[in-house]
Amino acid sequence: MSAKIIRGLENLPSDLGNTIVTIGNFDGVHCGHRWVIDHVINCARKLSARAIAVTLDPHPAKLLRPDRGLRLITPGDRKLELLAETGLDAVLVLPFNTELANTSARDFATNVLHRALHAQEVHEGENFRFGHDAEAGTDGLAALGKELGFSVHAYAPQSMRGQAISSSRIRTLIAAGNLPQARALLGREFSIDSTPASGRGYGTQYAVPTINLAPYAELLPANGVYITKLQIGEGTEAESFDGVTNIGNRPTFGADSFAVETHLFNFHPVALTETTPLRLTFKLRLRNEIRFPSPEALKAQIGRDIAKAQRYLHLRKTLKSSFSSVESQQA
Ligand SMILES: Cc1cc2nc3c(=O)[nH]c(=O)nc-3n(C[C@H](O)[C@H](O)[C@H](O)COP(=O)(O)O)c2cc1C
Ligand SMILES: Nc1ncnc2c1ncn2[C@@H]1O[C@H](COP(=O)(O)OP(=O)(O)OP(=O)(O)O)[C@@H](O)[C@H]1O
Repeated sequence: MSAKIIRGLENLPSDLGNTIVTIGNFDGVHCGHRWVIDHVINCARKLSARAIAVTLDPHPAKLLRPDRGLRLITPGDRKLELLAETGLDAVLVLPFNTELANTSARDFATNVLHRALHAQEVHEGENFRFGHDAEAGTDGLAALGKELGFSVHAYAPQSMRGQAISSSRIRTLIAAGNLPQARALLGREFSIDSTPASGRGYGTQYAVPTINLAPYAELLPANGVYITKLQIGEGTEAESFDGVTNIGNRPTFGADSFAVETHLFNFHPVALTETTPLRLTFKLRLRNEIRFPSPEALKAQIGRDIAKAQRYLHLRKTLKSSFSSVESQQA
């Protein structure tokens, strides 16, 4: 069952009971986050308590360090959707404003963890910090827990293939176009949610027909050409198409004009409006964006991109089906 999303302390149910809690930004809902969340869920089941994640909206860096221009792996709603699918009982979203930013570690522990959530246990990674100016870590939290009646479980940082799993590391990998490594740390392929935007019509005229995405303000892979999958629509109505996507300024056609545009394979007409939900999943980077001497040269290169993408997708399908047949023979 999917977790209940509760916005603001005032909306907590009065019959909440005791809770096992983890607090964090959870940008990306990556394997490290899910490691901590799985422990929270297991402990909650043993103690017949509710398993709860507390997260902040917007991400504190957006308010405290706007000059850093943080771009999120999972913008607000997508993060909540992923947290809701983990098996938690509830996700409490606290509005991150100057009042919360100025709250001391003691007041947060007293008012949020103890009084509002009746926390029995709080689970965090060892590098967790909280309170005004990130004043306290897990030791400070444990000292407050002793007074207030909750215990603290602090986990060593989880790593994968020798790489620390953290939201910032994953952002760096995605921004560099290294999608296979980002996928390993995220535990799923990187995707973005958007809606359609209209193109200039050059694609159909000179290169290949494409679907353009509406301007997207959060994290994108580096400019270049990628093998992708585009899901059009949601739920039982959704349809998915493999394809190739260009992220960039399309220098072949003159003045820079940034776009994310996808050419779909095996396309058949689908009804698209300005609000149709699109989810674009990035699989592999193929090349840099190039300024070609002519639209014909660009078109020839896109033909080679398509052929390469189709070979890759075919190979992946073949490998997947031979793995699953070996697995079913061994079962
Ligand atoms: C797979 C793919 C690769 C592309 N590669 C380049 C490129 O290297 N250089 C470039 O100038 N434009 C590239 N484009 C963008 C085309 O120029 C673009 O499709 C065209 O400008 C259409 O614009 P419109 O959607 O506004 O009509 C690529 C497009 C696709 C779908
Ligand atoms: N690799 C990990 N191993 C164990 N715990 C982790 C790991 N990554 C995050 N956590 C813990 O999950 C909780 C939520 O993490 P949060 O999103 O705030 O930080 P983060 O993923 O380390 O991000 P950043 O890289 O931006 O610091 C915190 O308790 C954090 O310590």
